[in-house]
Amino acid sequence: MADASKDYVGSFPPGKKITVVFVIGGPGSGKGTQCAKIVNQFGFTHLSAGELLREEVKSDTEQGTMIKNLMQEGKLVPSDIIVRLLLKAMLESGNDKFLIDGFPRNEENRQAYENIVNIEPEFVLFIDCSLEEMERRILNRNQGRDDDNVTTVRRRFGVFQESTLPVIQHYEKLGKLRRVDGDRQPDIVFEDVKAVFAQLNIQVASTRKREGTEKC
Ligand SMILES: Nc1ncnc2c1ncn2[C@@H]1O[C@H](COP(=O)(O)OP(=O)(O)OP(=O)(O)O)[C@@H](O)[C@H]1O
Ligand SMILES: Nc1ccn([C@@H]2O[C@H](COP(=O)(O)O)[C@@H](O)[C@H]2O)c(=O)n1
Ligand SMILES: [Mg+2]
Repeated sequence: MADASKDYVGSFPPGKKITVVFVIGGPGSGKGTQCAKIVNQFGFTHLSAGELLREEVKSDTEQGTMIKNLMQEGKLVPSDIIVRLLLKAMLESGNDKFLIDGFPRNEENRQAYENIVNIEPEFVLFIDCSLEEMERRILNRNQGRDDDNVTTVRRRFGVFQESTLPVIQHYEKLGKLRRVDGDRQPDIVFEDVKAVFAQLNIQVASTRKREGTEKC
């Protein structure tokens, strides 16, 4: 008989304030690049759904092989797998502010997150970038990713348009979407991203550090 408890990952203490921001955009739109800048300035923990899956592939298990095959084909991995990996990483981080990059990718992701994690995102940052620019960036990325080839990239674009755009529209209807133009240079894009995060009223990490030094 299957042991249902093996799927239990844990949960945050009741009443603890947890801040979650989803970062979505097409493949190569600059999600990882902007998340690194946000972490530097605002003290979030960055969790990339794609990175967590790539780590899982290294585990050399049956599940790892299944994930590897889906990713190579540019397809989405079953939502309960990715949501449990995200929740585990959130709990292990010890932080209370999370950037969840590359998630939710479809309606099934969104519902699994609601069922398993159920922490409402403060907002959803959408990095909006043209397909031509995203393809150019991915094919020049050179990070050795198995899915950075022209065939898989075009499949990933198809998944983005068919499955992720409806999720983006869902958050737009709720008034939760914050769109930035991702076609520009990274530092210019980040000016707009910073303005969005300023609404959260989280003190900028570098300012905090400077103030600390001045007091010494
Ligand atoms: N605004 C930008 N202008 C030009 N190049 C960029 C910009 N943002 C990121 N890049 C470059 O484009 C490539 C893709 O960026 P990044 O990895 O951040 O995208 P991503 O959205 O996380 O992609 P994926 O969904 O495939 O993980 C990287 O080589 C990165 O250095
Ligand atoms: N919610 C997600 C996120 C990612 N995947 C799979 O990983 C691939 C790479 O994702 P990146 O965000 O790093 O581009 C993606 O093409 C999917 O195969 C997923 O299944 N679900
Ligand atoms: Mg990325």
